[in-house]
This record gives sequence, structure tokens and C-alpha cells, in this order.
Amino acid sequence: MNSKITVIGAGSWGTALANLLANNGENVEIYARDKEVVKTINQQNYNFKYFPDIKLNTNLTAVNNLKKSLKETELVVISVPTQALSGLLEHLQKFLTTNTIIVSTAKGIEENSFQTNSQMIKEAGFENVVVLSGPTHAEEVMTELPTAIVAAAKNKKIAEKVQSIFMSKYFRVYTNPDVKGVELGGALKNVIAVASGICDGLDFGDNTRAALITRALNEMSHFVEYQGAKNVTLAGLSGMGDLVVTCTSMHSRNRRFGIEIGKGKNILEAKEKVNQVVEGVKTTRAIYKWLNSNEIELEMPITEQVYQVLFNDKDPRQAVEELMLRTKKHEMELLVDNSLWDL
Ligand SMILES: NC(=O)C1=CN([C@@H]2O[C@H](COP(=O)(O)OP(=O)(O)OC[C@H]3O[C@@H](n4cnc5c(N)ncnc54)[C@H](OP(=O)(O)O)[C@@H]3O)[C@@H](O)[C@H]2O)C=CC1
Ligand SMILES: O=C(CO)COP(=O)(O)O
Repeated sequence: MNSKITVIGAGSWGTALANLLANNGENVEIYARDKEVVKTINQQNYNFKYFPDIKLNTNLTAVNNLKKSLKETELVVISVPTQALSGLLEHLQKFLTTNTIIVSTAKGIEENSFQTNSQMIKEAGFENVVVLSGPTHAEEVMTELPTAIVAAAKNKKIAEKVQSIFMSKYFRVYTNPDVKGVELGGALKNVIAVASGICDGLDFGDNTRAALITRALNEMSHFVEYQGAKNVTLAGLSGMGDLVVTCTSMHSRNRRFGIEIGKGKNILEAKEKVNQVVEGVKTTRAIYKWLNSNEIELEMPITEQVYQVLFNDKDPRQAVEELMLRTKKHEMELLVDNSLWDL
């Protein structure tokens, strides 16, 4: 694609994606609200705030003026935190035509509306939304380590267009029509990454992490199905893939935040220590509020305990003990068919 692409948000992920697009030979500009970031990208090819040691592609330019950055743009990549999206969309409505392709890359659920990012973008009038999500730490994309991701859209042509634009020798892109499943996988795994960090902060072991990831996948599947999406999507990159990467990697801000909580810090202290967006905190609260305000018959025990630890000062050890001693259950509800038992 030779027409202009604008990436909004020059944090870790926006910078990594803009740099990737520049490496792919695209005509890409990045919008940063921080003038110093714009200056150093344009004058020195560095975003010192997020990647002080990595030189950016010299063709990548930055701007501080949103209206200017969106002029003649055909595709916009949004990489700001979920809770900042609604404010941003008010500006986009003024400066963009409704057929502009919007690539949504944030992983979260908006707390007040309980909407996903793509739902908010659609509600703002943009029909051509593609969700890009998967196990993709920005630090590793910046250093060109092999990575795979999913481009999800209802419209196959648009999903394939985005696939072609982003695909490179170190960035493999798959397509998927289950937008909601892909998007919810990316949002929910952050809650579990916080839980995984908490377990590490408590010095629990590899058995614990494996149990957490596996049971979380079960919990996430029920939620995704309840929301009308496909639970098989969670077997893919934006489910299992992202769970594994964030629950095990020290790049994960959600996991690092959880480690601090497990060691006894409170939310503010742990956030301060991480000093970048930790999407899992507000997503946990959004899900908890939703579960408790809608007479919903859905159990999300791990998410509930993460909520209690973060927002009600529950002792994390107590939370884990309660999870361990929950009512005895079968592993797979689907298999609880009496014909399978040797009675
Ligand atoms: N980092 C990663 O590896 C990945 C992150 N993601 C997702 O991408 C999203 C963004 O995360 P990430 O880039 O890592 O976060 P960072 O904290 O690294 O950066 C956030 C960026 O958004 C900017 N920003 C915040 N609010 C606004 C706003 N209202 N208008 C414009 N810019 C704003 C910040 O500006 P400023 O610098 O001025 O504060 C900063 O540039 C999250 O949802 C995350 O889950 C997805 C995949 C990988
Ligand atoms: O989503 C991510 C990697 O896929 C980044 O995770 P964190 O926000 O926890 O750093």
C-alpha cells in the first residue's frame, strides 16, 4: 500500500508497529502527544522515552498535530490504552471519513461502557475495523524476533489487506473472522497475567503457572462463548499464545505489576514501579462489575479473586487457597457425559 498510514500513540506498541511498517516500505507517520518524542524521532531517529537503545527506521516521521497527521490517511493504527480511546474517537470523527480502515491494537475492555475497542470504534461510525492481536511484546518486535499475530475483521478483503501490509520476514500475520473472540482473548489474558505475576511474587512454582494458564483458558472460553464469540479462537494466538507469553515473560507489564502485588505492594505502588499502561487492572474491574450487575450465571473464579486482591485488599495467599479449595469439579464439563464413565 503506498498511501499514507498513521499510527496514533507513540508508546511501546505504537512505536514498534510504526517501525515495522516503515521497515516494510510503507509511507507511515506516527502521532505522539509528547512533543519531545516527536522531536527525537524526527531529528535523531530515536524514541528515547520507550526504546532508548534502538534506532528507528530513518523513514519514520512523527507529528504532534493530530489533524495534520490524519490528512490524506487511508489507514489508521490506534495504539493508545483502551481507557483513552473514547476521547480520541471524538477527534477522529472530526478528521476522518467513515470508510477509513482503522486497525485497533489495544487490549482491554472500557470500564464505563463494557465495550471492546472495536465496538467503540464501530459505534463512532467507522465500519472498517480490524483487530490486530496476539503474543507480541513490543520489545521483541523492535529487535525483529520472529513473531506471529492475528488480523481479525468481518470483511475478509480488509483483513487480508491489513495482513499484507504488516506481514514481514519477522512478523507473520494470520486472518480470523471472529473479531470478538480475538479481541476478548487479548483483553482477558491481561487479567490472568496479573494473576500469574501475583503467583510469582508469592514464590509459587511452575506447576502453579501451568495450572493457572490452563484453568484460565477454561474460564476465558466460557466468557467468550457467553459474549457470542467462538471459544476455539482462544486455542489460537490471541488466546493460548498471548496467555503463554504474558504469563511467563518479564516484558509483560501486567505480569510485572502482579509480581509487585504478590510481594505486598498496593495498586498505586505497583503501577508506579511498572510506569507504563497495565491494562489488566481496569479490565479486571470492568469484568467484575459486569458479572455483578447483570444477574449473569457465569463463574469467573480467577478474575473474581484478582479483583478481590487488587480492590479489596484480600491477602493473595488467601485468594489462592480459596481457588484451590473450591467445590470439587470435573475437569471438562463437555466430557461429563455418563457414557464416558466406567460406572
Ligand atoms: N507493549 C506491548 O508489547 C503491546 C501492547 N499492546 C497494547 O497496546 C496498547 C498500548 O500499549 P503500549 O503502547 O504498550 O503502552 P505504553 O504505556 O507504552 O504507551 C501508551 C502510549 O499511549 C499514549 N497515550 C496515552 N493516552 C493517550 C491519549 N489520550 N491520546 C494519545 N496518546 C495517548 C502515551 O503517551 P505518553 O507517552 O505521552 O504518555 C503513550 O505514547 C495497550 O492496550 C496494550 O495492551 C498490544 C500488544 C503488545
Ligand atoms: O500484550 C502484550 C504482549 O502480547 C503485552 O503485554 P503487557 O501489556 O502485559 O506488557
